[in-house]
Formats: sequence, structure tokens, C-alpha cells
Amino acid sequence: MSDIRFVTENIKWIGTNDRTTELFEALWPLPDGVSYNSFLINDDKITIIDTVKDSEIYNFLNKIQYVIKDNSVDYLIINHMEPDHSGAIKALIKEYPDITIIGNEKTLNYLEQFYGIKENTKQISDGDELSLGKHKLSFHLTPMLHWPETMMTFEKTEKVLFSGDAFGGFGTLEGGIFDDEVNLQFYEEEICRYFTNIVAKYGPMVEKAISKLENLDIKIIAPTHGPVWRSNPKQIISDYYRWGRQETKEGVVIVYGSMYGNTESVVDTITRKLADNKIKNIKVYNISKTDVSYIISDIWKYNGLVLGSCTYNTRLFPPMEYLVAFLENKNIKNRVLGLFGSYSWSGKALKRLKEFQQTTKLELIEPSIEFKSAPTKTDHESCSTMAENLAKKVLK
Ligand SMILES: Cc1cc2nc3c(=O)[nH]c(=O)nc-3n(C[C@H](O)[C@H](O)[C@H](O)COP(=O)(O)O)c2cc1C
Repeated sequence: MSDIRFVTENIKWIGTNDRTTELFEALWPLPDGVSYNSFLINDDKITIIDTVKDSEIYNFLNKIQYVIKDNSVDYLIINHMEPDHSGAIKALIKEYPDITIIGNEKTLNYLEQFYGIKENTKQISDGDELSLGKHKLSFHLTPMLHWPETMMTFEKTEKVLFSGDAFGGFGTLEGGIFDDEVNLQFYEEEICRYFTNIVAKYGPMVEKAISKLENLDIKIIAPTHGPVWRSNPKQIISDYYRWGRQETKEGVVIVYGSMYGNTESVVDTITRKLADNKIKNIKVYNISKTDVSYIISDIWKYNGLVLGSCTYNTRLFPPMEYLVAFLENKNIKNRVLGLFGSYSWSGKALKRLKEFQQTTKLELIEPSIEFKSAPTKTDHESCSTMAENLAKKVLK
């Protein structure tokens, strides 16, 4: 049990590392795994904040027992009911039948819906407080971050914010758990990928939640995934604020779908013109090669987006359809957009990409280019013109 870590003297990390699951939420690749962070406050009332996925129950219960020995757990605080954090609740109750489960109204509804649990619960409301002895908790409802019941719990004595999924990211915690103990650059990328794919749809709720946190004197942020922020907790809050508002930096992401290279062949024309026009951040993705979660993460960073696709069985190329549907669902905004498409007998690709523009209302940069089978010299010239016009808009 040497991996039980101290967040503070009396608050311990009793989380687990999942190096087995390949896709988070059965969607997002986990090449470097993910941690399920759970925390134990050792006080007059022994309190656990969030649990872990059901596959981790054995490891989790062992850790609790190691820390509290023959004592019992008094409270479980549930910040979020998604099964990667609630999966061990039933096992925890079985081990500690006198435990009281604390959550807001929606949490307790989901507790019954998912696990049939109704007994030994205590409902709290926004702003309520609970004393554990030396430690005092306050509860802050932050709905739709990214479920209706999501909330944060603040420990006032040691000034620790247990933020649930907010501020968390992919990647197991290998030894170190704090921002100053780990390779932060890796986690920052993975937190951005987590945010853009899981939380980004709820940008306005992120802003609302952050404004609620303004009055708390936060020293440590302890999310349910990824590193605990103690050196510079303000940084991750400001990253979240920017991402939630879709504030971007100068750069262009080009994503294309191409089976035989004809559609792809205009990409180098576009990148050349962008570079000629002083765009330094240019990212190019073949939609068939890179998982969409990484592409969306980059799209979220930059203010220019170019999408190009061939037509496939009377539709947009399927992986491109998957991407644009995700971006529509996330209410992407604040970007300029260039489009190109190809077909051989009955074009659909560009038509669908234009529908995407109409749905998202991203600023369309003219001209949009559509060619039959292979681009002509004129098509390449049109792509150059589009890239030049786009560059002017991207450079603020
Ligand atoms: C399996 C398959 C399905 C296609 N379906 C259509 C179609 O429905 N309508 C159309 O106009 N072209 C269709 N095409 C033709 C391509 O869209 C066209 O040749 C395009 O230029 C291919 O671009 P690429 O070389 O970048 O893959 C299809 C091609 C393939 C291989």
C-alpha cells in the first residue's frame, strides 16, 4: 500500500490507476490509461470523496482498510454519479453498512436509478456545510459539468477543492500525484483532450461554475482524474475558462478525408499558402489515421479550420461525418472556416460541409472548392486564394 499518497496530512489519495480499459466512455482512446481519484479525510468523521470504477473495487477497499484499520467510514460524498466514480458505492456500503451517503437531489435520484440505493442518504443543497471535526466541507452545485448532478466539495480548513471531473484529464498517475511532481506538459495535453471531448459542449456552464468558485480561497484542486493541482491551481482554472469560452490562438487545423489521394492533393497547396502568409501553427490531419479526440483537441486551440472530403456512397466520407457531427454537437464557434470537397458523379461532400457551416455559423472563407475526381490547375489556384483569405482572418 505504498501508493497511498498524502494530499495534506489528513487527506489521502486513495485512487486507483486503470491501465486496462482501452476506450474511456467506450469512445476515447486511453494509450496512457486513466486514474480514478478518490480521497479520504481522516477526522472525527471519516469521509470518502467519490469512489472508483467497479473494476477497481478490490484495490480501492484494500486501500481504505489500510488507512483506517478497524475504524468505519462515516460519510461518502458523491460529487458525480458517472459509473467510473460511482462503481464502487455498493461494495463500499457492503463493507461499511453504517455509512451515510451525501449528495444533492439529482445525485440521490441517480443513486436509486443506477444502484437501487435509497437508505442511509443525506440530501444537501447548494452552499450547505458539514463538519467532520477539524475539517469543514461546503457543497457547491455545478450542474452540467458534464452531468446534471455534478457538484464540487470544498474543504475549508486545508482549502482543498474536490472538483469532480472538472479540471481532470487522462493518463495514470505514476508515483507522483501533484502538478509539480509529474510531466505537466503531458497531462495538460490530456486534460485539454478530456475537456474538449467530454466537457466542451457545456462551455457556458463552465463559465458559470468558475464564477461560483471565485469566492473560495482555493489552495489545492483535487479532480477525479489526473494530477492534483497544488503549485498553481489558478492555471488550470484559467485554462478551463479560456476553453469554455472557446478563446483560441492563431493557427489553422486542416482535416481531410481521402481514399486515393486526389482530395488530399490540394492540402499541400493550402499549407504552402498559409505559411507564405505567416501562419506558423498549421496542423494537418488525415481523418482516417488519427482518432477524432486528438483532432478535436487541436481544433479547440486554433482559430482557423479547414475541412476537405471526398464523397462516399452519396454521403460525406464516414469518418469526416463523425467529426462534423461531433463539432456540431459541441456548438463550436469563434473560428473561420475553409471548405473543399470532391466527387466523381454526384457530389455530396461539399454540400454536407456547407450544411455544417450553416449549423455552426462559423465564418465561411471564400471560395469553397469542389472538384470532379482530381483537382485541376484552376482548383489548386482557388485553394490558394481560399488559404490566403483565411490567413488574413486568422492573423488578428
Ligand atoms: C467506395 C466509393 C464510393 C464512392 N461514392 C461516390 C458517390 O456516391 N458519389 C460520387 O460522386 N463519387 C463517389 N465516389 C468517388 C469519389 O468521391 C471520387 O473519386 C473522389 O475524387 C475520390 O477522392 P480521393 O482520391 O481523395 O479518395 C466513390 C468512391 C469510392 C471508392
